[in-house]
Amino acid sequence: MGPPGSGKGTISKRIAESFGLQYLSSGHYLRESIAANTEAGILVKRYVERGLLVPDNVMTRLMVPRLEQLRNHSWLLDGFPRTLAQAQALNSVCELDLVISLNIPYETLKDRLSDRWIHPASGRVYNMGFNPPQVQGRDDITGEPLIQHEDDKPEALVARLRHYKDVAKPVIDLYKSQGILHSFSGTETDRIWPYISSLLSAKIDTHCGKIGQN
Ligand SMILES: Nc1nc2c(ncn2[C@@H]2O[C@H](COP(=O)(O)OP(=O)(O)O)[C@@H](O)[C@H]2O)c(=O)[nH]1
Ligand SMILES: Nc1ncnc2c1ncn2[C@@H]1O[C@H](COP(=O)(O)OP(=O)(O)O)[C@@H](O)[C@H]1O
Repeated sequence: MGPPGSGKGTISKRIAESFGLQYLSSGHYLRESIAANTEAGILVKRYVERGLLVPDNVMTRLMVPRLEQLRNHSWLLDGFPRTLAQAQALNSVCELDLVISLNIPYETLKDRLSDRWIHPASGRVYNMGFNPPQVQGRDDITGEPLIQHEDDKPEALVARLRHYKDVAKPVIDLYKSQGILHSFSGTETDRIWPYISSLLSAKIDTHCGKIGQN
C-alpha cells in the first residue's frame, strides 16, 4: 500500500527478486488491457487517464483469476487491493501473510513522479536522478524507448492522491485489525529497504513451510 510514487513498484521488484516471489502489478495489467484495446481496455483507459480508480468489479475480475492460477506459488501484489471492496474480495479467495504500507511526504511524491520513466512492455521503472537508464530515454535490457505516463502529470497527481487518501484508510484499518500491517516512513527507498528486507527475512524464515505451500 502507498500513494502513487511512494516506491511500491521499486520496492516490490526488490522483494520479488530477493525472495523469489511472483510479482503482480495492477497498473501493469491495466496498461496491458488498455494497449490491447479491448472493450474492457477502453473503459479502463477513461479512468486511468483521469487519475481515477478503476471500478472494483473490473479490478477484481482482472486480478483474482491471476491469483487463482498461482495457487501453488508465493506472490507479491503491487497496487491491489486499493479499496475496501477489493480487499474484501481478496480476503475471500486467500489469506495474506503481510501487508506493507509506505508513508512518503507529498513533495517527495511530486518530485519523483515528474521524473518517472517507464518501459511499457516490461513495466521497468526509471528515475532520472535515482535510477537512470544507461542510455538516456532507452530501456537497459531491450534498448526500446521509455515513456512517461499521462497520469504522472501534476494535474492528474493531485486527484490521484486525494482518491488514494480517501480509499486507503479503511483498507489500512482492516489490515491493522488483522495484525498484518507493517508501515514504513521516509523519503528514500534505499533507507527504507533494509527494514523491509529484515522483516521479510524473519517472516520467511519462521513461516517458510507456509509460504512455500501458499
Ligand atoms: N529520487 C528518488 N526516486 C525514487 C526513490 N525510490 C523510487 N524512486 C523513483 O520514484 C518513482 C516512483 O517510484 P515507483 O516505484 O514507480 O512508485 P509507485 O507509484 O508507488 O509504484 C520512480 O521513478 C522511481 O524510480 C528514491 O528513494 N529516491
Ligand atoms: N487496485 C486498483 N483499483 C483501481 N484502480 C487502479 C488500481 N490499481 C491501479 N489502478 C489505476 O491505474 C493507475 C496507475 O496505477 P499504478 O501503475 O499502480 O500507479 P501508481 O502506483 O503510480 O498509482 C491508477 O492511477 C489507477 O487509475
